[in-house]
Amino acid sequence: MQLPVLVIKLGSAVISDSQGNIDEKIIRKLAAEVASLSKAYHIVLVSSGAVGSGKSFFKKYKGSLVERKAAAAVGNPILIRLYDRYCSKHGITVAQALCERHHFSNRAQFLQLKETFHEFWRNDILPVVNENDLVSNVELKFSDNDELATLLALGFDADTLVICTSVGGFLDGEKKVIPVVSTIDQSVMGYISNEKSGLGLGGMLSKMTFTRLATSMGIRVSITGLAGKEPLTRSLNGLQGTTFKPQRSNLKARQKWLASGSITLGELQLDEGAEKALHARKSLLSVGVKQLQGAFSAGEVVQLRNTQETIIGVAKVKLGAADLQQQLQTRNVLAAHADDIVLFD
Ligand SMILES: N[C@@H](CCC(=O)OP(=O)(O)O)C(=O)O
Repeated sequence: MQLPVLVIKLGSAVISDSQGNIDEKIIRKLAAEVASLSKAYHIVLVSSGAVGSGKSFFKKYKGSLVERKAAAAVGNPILIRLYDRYCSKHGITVAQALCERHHFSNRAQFLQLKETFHEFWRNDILPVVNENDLVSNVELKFSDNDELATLLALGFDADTLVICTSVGGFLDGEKKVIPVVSTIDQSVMGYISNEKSGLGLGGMLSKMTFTRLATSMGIRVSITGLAGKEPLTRSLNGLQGTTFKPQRSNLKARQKWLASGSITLGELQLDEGAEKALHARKSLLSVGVKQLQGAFSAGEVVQLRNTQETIIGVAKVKLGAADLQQQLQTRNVLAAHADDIVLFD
C-alpha cells in the first residue's frame, strides 16, 4: 500500500538526558508512537546521538573531527540497539541506513536507496538514518542531520517533515512557541537566536534554512519538542510545536529530488543572459557559465548562482567539471537541459 511519507528528525539534545546520555524513557515513548503512526505513514527516522553515545569510550576525547567520526562509529550500534529494543515491543524491526552526500547528488544512487526503503516499509521495518560520519570528510559532510532529513523528505516527496528539538518549537521574541508560520519571511527569520544545545551540530538557523527549502518545495514542516503524550501526533495535528505551511505543490517527485541536491558538490556561476534564459524555461548553455567550482561528474546535481551571488536553483549537468571547464573556453554546448533545472523562485 502506498502511504504518505513522514520524515522524523531527532536531534541529539532532544533524545538525551542532562548528562548527555540517551534517555531511554524518550526512546520508549517514541517507539510506541512511531509504531502507531506507521499504520498511516511510511516513516523515515533520522536520529542523531551517535557521537554523544560513543564519546565516553575514548580516553582523551576533545571533539576533533576524527574523534567525532570514531565516536559515531561506536555510538551508532548503541543507538540502534536501543531503537530495536523498544520498537520490537511493538512488532517493528529497525534497519540502520548510514547515508553519505553522494547518495543524494547522484540520481541512480538515490533511486537505489529509495527502492531499499520501500522494501523496508513492505516488511514493517523502520529505517533509522544517520550520516555515515566515519567516512564523511569536511567537504563531503552534510552540514548536519537537519540537512540530511530535509534531503530525504525532498527525495521521498514526503508529506511532512517533523524536526524534533529541545526548545519545543520555533520561538518568537518573547520565547513563546509560534503555532503556525504561513510564510518564512524576514520578520520570521529575525526571531532566530544563535543559541545551540552543547550536544548537536545544527541550531535554529540551520533548521530554518532547511525548513525554508522544504516548504518552498511543497513539504509541510513541523518543528516540535517531545514533551507530553504523543508529541508527534499532536504536532502533526497542529496542536504542539510550530507548523510551517507548504508553499507550492506543483513540483514533480523528480524535480524535488533535483532540488534536494541544492547543497551539492559543485556550483556554476551564470551570467545575466543565462539567468534570463532559465527563467524563460530554456536550457543552460556553456556560454552562459562564467565559472565553475567543485569536482562534480556528468549527471550530478550542482547549484546555480547568479551575478548577485544568490543561489537561484539547481541543475543536473550534462558534463563533468573538467569537461565543462574546457568547453567554456572552446565551444558552446549544452550544460544542463531545461527539464533538469529547478529554480527556487
Ligand atoms: N551524526 C551525528 C549527528 C550530528 C547532528 O546533526 O546533530 P544534531 O544537531 O543533534 O541533529 C551524530 O549522530 O551524533
